[in-house]
Amino acid sequence: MSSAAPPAKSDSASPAALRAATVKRVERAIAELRRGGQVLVRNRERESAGILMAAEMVTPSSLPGLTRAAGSRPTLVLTARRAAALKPGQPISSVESLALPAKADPDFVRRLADPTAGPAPALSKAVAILPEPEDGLAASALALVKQARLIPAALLARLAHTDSEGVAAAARDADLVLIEAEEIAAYPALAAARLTLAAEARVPLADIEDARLVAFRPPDGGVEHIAILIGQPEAEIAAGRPVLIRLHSQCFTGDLLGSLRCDCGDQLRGAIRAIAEQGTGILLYLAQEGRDIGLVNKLRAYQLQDLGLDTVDANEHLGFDADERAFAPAAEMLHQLGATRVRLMTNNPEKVEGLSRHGIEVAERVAHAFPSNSHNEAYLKTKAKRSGHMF
Ligand SMILES: Nc1nc2c(ncn2[C@@H]2O[C@H](COP(=O)(O)OP(=O)(O)OP(=O)(O)O)[C@@H](O)[C@H]2O)c(=O)[nH]1
Ligand SMILES: [Zn+2]
Repeated sequence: MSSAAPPAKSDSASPAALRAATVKRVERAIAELRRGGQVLVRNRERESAGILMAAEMVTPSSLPGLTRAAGSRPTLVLTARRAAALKPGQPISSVESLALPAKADPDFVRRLADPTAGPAPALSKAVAILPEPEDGLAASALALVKQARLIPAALLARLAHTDSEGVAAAARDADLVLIEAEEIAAYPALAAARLTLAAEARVPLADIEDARLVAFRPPDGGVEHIAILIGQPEAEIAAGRPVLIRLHSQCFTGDLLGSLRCDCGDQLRGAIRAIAEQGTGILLYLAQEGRDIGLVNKLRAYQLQDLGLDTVDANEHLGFDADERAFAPAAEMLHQLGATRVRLMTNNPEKVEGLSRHGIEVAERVAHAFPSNSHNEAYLKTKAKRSGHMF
């Protein structure tokens, strides 16, 4: 992997080229983190820089390696959610950094970061929450690790020399991707805006033969989002009528395996049937597994739920928000399909608001609930009680 530093912003580079370069660099950084590598992050505005790696990927050699590359000992950066789980009842800010004792090994780090890795070490003088430096690096590190769909916890070692030469030398010496804090912040919106229509095909379904699949490819090498077009939504759009749609977030366990832990399988097939009955509509099958924490983290959340947490607390103990989904990709697909006025099948008020924020007019919410079973009853109750779902 090249260690090329971001080019200085010249007047000759077009905004589109700069956006493409940003997406490329963030994708490289994500790939590095997912394979256990290190990334150099710089905040030009605050003249700070540090080297980070994902806490869940730490190995015996990477801890001293990080210290060597940065010239300082790493701290463990956690989300406020995770810090609150480690230290209930304490006031916490948005991001927390923990000092690590010199003897900290990978298992010690992982148990602080991941509640499914074993009992967390108690916070003490040696493992204390540190006053957060105003350099913005911890928040950038967490945002990047989250984009990599890893447990949102990072080891971050700050550089002593943060002038351009010092940063360039650190990147060169350790062969690191160098990424700017502003690029990490800009990435989610840029990535959603650059969905490209990759392929389209007629796919007759058991419940409706007149169906077409359109695949939208994200620029980050991630899984494509799929629009399932039933009947002729184009005719509805041309006639100025709102299109019946469903936003369905991918659920490997529910959609494919028929898991009884959730209602996703029923909702998926039920939505296709409902659209088929009405004759026309669109189902967006969104690659946002586990409310966008990813399948691996969803399995961790299930493990915590088996120990007594509900679906909201389980996400938060892992360090995530209860729902990490963004609505920009769904809205972008609808814009590209021309369906900007919709009747939305959902029980989730957040989906109505999320689409509206991105310029989609939700003319009507259509309820979309199915009977519960003994395995998903508590899950559905929690959605109603804590996430505002209207059942
Ligand atoms: N993190 C997490 N995700 C879950 C859990 N159970 C189901 N999911 C995910 O939740 C998502 C459900 O998505 P949807 O059915 O589209 O959305 P919703 O918020 O329930 O809203 P509705 O439109 O009313 O169905 C899927 O991505 C599932 O994988 C859980 O316990 N934890
Ligand atoms: Zn599900």
